[in-house]
Amino acid sequence: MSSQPAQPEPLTPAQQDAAFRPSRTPATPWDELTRALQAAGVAARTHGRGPAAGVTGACLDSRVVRPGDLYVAVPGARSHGADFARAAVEAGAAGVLTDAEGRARLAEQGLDGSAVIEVDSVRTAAGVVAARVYGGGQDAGPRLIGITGTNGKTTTSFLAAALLEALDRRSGVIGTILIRAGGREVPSTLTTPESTQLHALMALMREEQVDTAVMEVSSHAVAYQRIAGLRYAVAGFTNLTRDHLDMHGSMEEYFEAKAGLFDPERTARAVITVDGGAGPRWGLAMARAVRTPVTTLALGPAAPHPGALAEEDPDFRADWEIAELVPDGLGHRFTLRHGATGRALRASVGLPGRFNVANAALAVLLVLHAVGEEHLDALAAVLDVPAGEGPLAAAVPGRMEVVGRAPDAVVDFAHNPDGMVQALRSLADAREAAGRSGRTLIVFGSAGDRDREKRPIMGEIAARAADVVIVTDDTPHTEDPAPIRAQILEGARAEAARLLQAEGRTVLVEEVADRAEAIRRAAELAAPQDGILVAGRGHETTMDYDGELVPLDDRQALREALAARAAAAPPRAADPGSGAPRGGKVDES
Ligand SMILES: CC(=O)N[C@H]1[C@@H](OP(=O)(O)OP(=O)(O)OC[C@H]2O[C@@H](n3ccc(=O)[nH]c3=O)[C@H](O)[C@@H]2O)O[C@H](CO)[C@@H](O)[C@@H]1O[C@H](C)C(=O)N[C@@H](C)C(=O)N[C@H](CCC(=O)O)C(=O)O
Ligand SMILES: Nc1ncnc2c1ncn2[C@@H]1O[C@H](COP(=O)(O)OP(=O)(O)OP(=O)(O)O)[C@@H](O)[C@H]1O
Repeated sequence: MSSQPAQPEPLTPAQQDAAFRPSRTPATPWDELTRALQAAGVAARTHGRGPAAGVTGACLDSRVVRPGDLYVAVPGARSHGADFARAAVEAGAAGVLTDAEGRARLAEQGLDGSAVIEVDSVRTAAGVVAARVYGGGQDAGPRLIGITGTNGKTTTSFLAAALLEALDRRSGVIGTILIRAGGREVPSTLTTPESTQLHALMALMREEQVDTAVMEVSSHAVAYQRIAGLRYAVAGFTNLTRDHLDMHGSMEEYFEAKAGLFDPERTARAVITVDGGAGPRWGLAMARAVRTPVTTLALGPAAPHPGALAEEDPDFRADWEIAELVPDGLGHRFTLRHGATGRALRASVGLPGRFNVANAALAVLLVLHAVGEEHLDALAAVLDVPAGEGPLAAAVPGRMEVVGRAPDAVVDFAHNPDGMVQALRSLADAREAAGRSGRTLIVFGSAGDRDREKRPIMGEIAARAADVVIVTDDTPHTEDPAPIRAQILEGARAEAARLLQAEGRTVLVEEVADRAEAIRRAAELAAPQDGILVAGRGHETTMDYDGELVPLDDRQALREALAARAAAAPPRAADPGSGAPRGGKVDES
């Protein structure tokens, strides 16, 4: 397994937890915690003598406990947090929040004298208690924007934060790539952190005088109650397509998990994209299911399936609709129109792909509702700037990130079927608009310990849209990577065979286990007029091979491969036949 030079070590859980905490947390008296639970309608029973000094923090992991913390012992999929209570107490935990089973486990370890708050649902109670410990409350601030959906959360959140800054609002970001609280920034480990960490972060953001924070909300976060005790001024929905079925079981359950964000108790206003993803089915269902006030967004010419909304429901009129869409450089210029007033917002987004117009439009509406509709003119003014300028020109790390031209080389985080369809189509559209006519090469794999059924589907999508498909490793976690590649290859080869039969089109399918090697292979095979997409890992910089973290940044690997290619051979003239594979394990189907 080849790798790049060592990069900065990822933060340890303790370092990351420390980075989330405010500089000072006043002690909360023990009794106040049960009072907060009662006020939130959560039944709680206390045992043992509460700590005289009160509680000065809260956490869900024994390994990051600080003296004075409340240790929140949740029943997990693999173990019960109470099994680690001794380590938590030894680290200085002031008390334990757990359920009846947790309390029994404490007794088994001789910890029955500890101060315990017992509840039925530990995760729900954790959010309420953490809000109290860290001084949060309904209106404590910062103002919160939530974003959920299968794809587009990170991009939308970066664009929304850039818009807030353009409006002179100090912004915070919580998501897959990083956590930013005003001037402080740390890389993320989860998309949405645990509730105890989120409430600590809210306190940190108040210290940093953050006005509005933009938060990605994964379906895991809703299902695991990580967002308990938070209230969103506005929350947005991008789309729902196949992913995470390992956790949710069915699309209906996945939908319900996402819909949980839009509970009126939790979110004051919803902005729902009705026709993103695979079509209007789930977006319309979301707009209809939501019980909090809703603003709807229809994507018009930027929809992945233009016209599908009118077919699905001819009478449906969205509150806002994308009215015009014009390619502009690699990105687009667009107009967002309000149906009731006719008010039009003109904007330009720099990222390639029509789906990034959808993300940008959602970001605009989320920011509008967060800052207040009375600021519409100010928002219109920061949006209406020449192409390549303004807040929506911002690049997002590893999201349709262009790392080379001739061949066009793009790194994208697409790691589920719809993400791949969108990324491949965007690359093709942008290249067509720029008059580039070569082949498309794709390098990708699929992460281990995650939804297995999507693997052959992704193989099939790649073979349908690309001319050269190089299947490699994604981060395997604890799975053997070879069968993962085999499952993807099965889909790719079947589709390649079908295409040869039906259309006489040849797709090269190749397997290169080592990802850096696979990227070099693509650079070697590509002609200058071709386009390369390296999909699935985006901004990520390490791959987890059963606990061994191997450094690999796709963007750096692709840049280096292109540089090596340029150094090895003078640029080749446009030649449709060039780039034929030289050696290697290749299927010509
Ligand atoms: C599948 C999943 O989400 N699992 C989450 C779940 O783990 P679990 O139920 O298996 O917990 P467990 O290992 O049984 O441990 C039980 C408890 O003991 C604690 N513990 C454990 C060991 C120890 O030494 N000390 C200790 O205190 C754990 O912190 C936990 O609170 O509860 C843990 C603690 O609350 C989470 O950290 C863990 O997230 C893991 C790390 C994870 O990888 N989650 C991913 C899948 C995730 O949430 N992803 C979404 C984004 C998905 C996407 O859109 O792509 C995200 O929001 O990041
Ligand atoms: N609105 C969209 N519709 C469909 N695909 C999209 C959309 N936005 C982004 N994508 C694709 O999905 C990939 C991930 O985008 P992004 O990181 O913004 O989404 P995400 O929801 O944060 O994903 P994750 O939760 O997995 O981190 C992109 O690299 C792109 O290929």
